[in-house]
Amino acid sequence: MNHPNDILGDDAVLSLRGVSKKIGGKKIVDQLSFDVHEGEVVGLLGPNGAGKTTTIRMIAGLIQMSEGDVFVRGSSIRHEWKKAIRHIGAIIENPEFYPYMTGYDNLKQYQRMNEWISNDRIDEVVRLVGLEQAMKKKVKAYSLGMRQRLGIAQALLHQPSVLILDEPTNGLDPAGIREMRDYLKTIAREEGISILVSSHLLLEMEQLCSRVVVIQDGKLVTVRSIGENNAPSNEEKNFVRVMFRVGRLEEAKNVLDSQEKADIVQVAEEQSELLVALRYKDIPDIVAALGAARIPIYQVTEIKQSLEDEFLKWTGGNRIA
Ligand SMILES: Nc1ncnc2c1ncn2[C@@H]1O[C@H](COP(=O)(O)OP(=O)(O)OP(=O)(O)O)[C@@H](O)[C@H]1O
Repeated sequence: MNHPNDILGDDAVLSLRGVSKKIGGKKIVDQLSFDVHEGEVVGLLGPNGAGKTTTIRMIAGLIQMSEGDVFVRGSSIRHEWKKAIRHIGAIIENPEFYPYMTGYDNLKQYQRMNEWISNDRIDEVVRLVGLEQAMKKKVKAYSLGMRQRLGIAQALLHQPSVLILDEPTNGLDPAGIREMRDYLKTIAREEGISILVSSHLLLEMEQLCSRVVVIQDGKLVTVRSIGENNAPSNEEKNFVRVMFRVGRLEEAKNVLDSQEKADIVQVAEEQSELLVALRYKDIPDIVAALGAARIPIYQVTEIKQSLEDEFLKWTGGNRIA
């Protein structure tokens, strides 16, 4: 393995390099490599059984890797565990609290084991997760969402560089999911912390993350920026899908059929629309060919594939949202 400084991007807070986990001869996680950068919220997305929990447990140093390594701020989880792990805050399973103690006393209990954590820091993390009003209540009276947020507060106490959460919205109702999403975004922004969060829900990831790392059967499928779909595909060589709304649909089809550069993907007769796959640079030629045949053109629109369409393609049709 190279020295981490040779392989880490400048601002990579967390880097996985060829991480694998073998159990009973089966590779549950297979050669995973990806980075999480400063202040980013990254989603680890995959269908049930894809290997998300196993990956997260390896990152947090809870189980050993079979191959590869994880670097946190350049320190190896394998070789410099203590140094690496202090940059990580994690909630892997449901966080355990003393139910008959108040939220505040639970955090004070944690502080007793980590004496350098200040009272001010406790107040700060409580504010970050919006539990100021609930601090004097016993944890047994907390909702699941409040317990999760108390868990996040505790994980933030030691000012980690990266927060790792395994399916933090599991079991929450829609309002709780939304609340959790808002808190996580605030935490990333205000603490400047990176967040890696796993989920099998694409929609949830699209709303929370700036990038998603998609895995299936333990393997990396793709890494995608959210919002990439909205960027213009103005690279000349790129294939795009363009919807032409035209008059005289049948004639327009014949013109396009005669063009090698364009493939008709779909015809919507009622709307008088043709969905055509072609290269970006060929759009003017196709418009000119339609114009030369005196076909009225009312609209030319690029049609983006949604991330969901893409996800279905990557994972072979396993719908996950
Ligand atoms: N200790 C183990 N022994 C044997 N197989 C295991 C073990 N831990 C996980 N697996 C298997 O490895 C695969 C990946 O499991 P993992 O829990 O990491 O997936 P996941 O993506 O988190 O799924 P889910 O969303 O269902 O929790 C599954 O097929 C699981 O059955």
